[in-house]
Amino acid sequence: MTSASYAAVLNIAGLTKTFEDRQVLKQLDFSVAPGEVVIVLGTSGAGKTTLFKIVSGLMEPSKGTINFDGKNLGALSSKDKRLVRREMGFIFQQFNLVRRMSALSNVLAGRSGYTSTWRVLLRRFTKSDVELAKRALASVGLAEFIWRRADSLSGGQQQRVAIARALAQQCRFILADEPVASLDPETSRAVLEMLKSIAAERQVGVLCSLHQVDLARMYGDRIIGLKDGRIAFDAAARDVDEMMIDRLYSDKPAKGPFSQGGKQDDFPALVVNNREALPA
Ligand SMILES: Nc1ncnc2c1ncn2[C@@H]1O[C@H](COP(=O)(O)OP(=O)(O)OP(=O)(O)O)[C@@H](O)[C@H]1O
Repeated sequence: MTSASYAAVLNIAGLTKTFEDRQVLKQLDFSVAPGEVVIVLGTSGAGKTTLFKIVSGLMEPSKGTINFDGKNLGALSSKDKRLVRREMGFIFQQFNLVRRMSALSNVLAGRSGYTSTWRVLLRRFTKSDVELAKRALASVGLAEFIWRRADSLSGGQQQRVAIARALAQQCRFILADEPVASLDPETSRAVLEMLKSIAAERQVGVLCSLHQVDLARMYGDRIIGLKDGRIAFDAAARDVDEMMIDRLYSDKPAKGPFSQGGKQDDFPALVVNNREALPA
């Protein structure tokens, strides 16, 4: 499957970010299809957080385009951008819940993009929104915890509240920035399992950064290796071999994309989204 052969929910083209005179993201091109889990791997400083901040709208790119459902975000008014972004769910390492509020209220916050401001301010959500939020909590196994304050839940439960919030939002895409960084191995697998089934069952596209290669292989449909701000490889998870991983995490600077077997510039079968070879 190539980037052109499916209707992507997210399409990134020529994305570049420069801080002062330093390029930290260099001409990134990739897509995420509905139902697909794409994992971003890379060393610390490779540019993952910068990429996620740009996709989430917290930061503007220096160059390039982000298309969401065929709409170029850079060409939209702030109001239209907000409308588009309410279809994106966000799951972060630090759970980003309101600690003093109940699980239910946190999930209802996911409905705020669809609710009038006065209802949000007064926390007067409609009955159907409350039902939707309860169903979302039940679907992540937290039906008994809806009234519990977020800060009294375990890390794994809090992350499930964040997933329920994305579900209640009825999002078409989830951006998950190191969602399991602070969880134990078993809970990490449970959270990623949940994200994978949501992607498949609801045809939600997921872009997720991880530091654990084994989890990336287990739960990713595709893996993007980011090195020094470039895409080093973009391949089906089953095609990512040890050599590619070793090179991704080695100290050697990235010169260009590399593929299975670690041979540089021998990549077309695996790099499904890079439109051009990167400069050496
Ligand atoms: N606001 C900024 N101003 C200048 N440089 C920045 C800024 N934000 C990030 N950088 C630099 O951009 C590069 C990429 O940082 P980023 O945080 O995206 O990496 P990362 O892959 O997310 O790392 P980690 O896995 O440690 O979170 C780093 O060299 C960082 O120092």
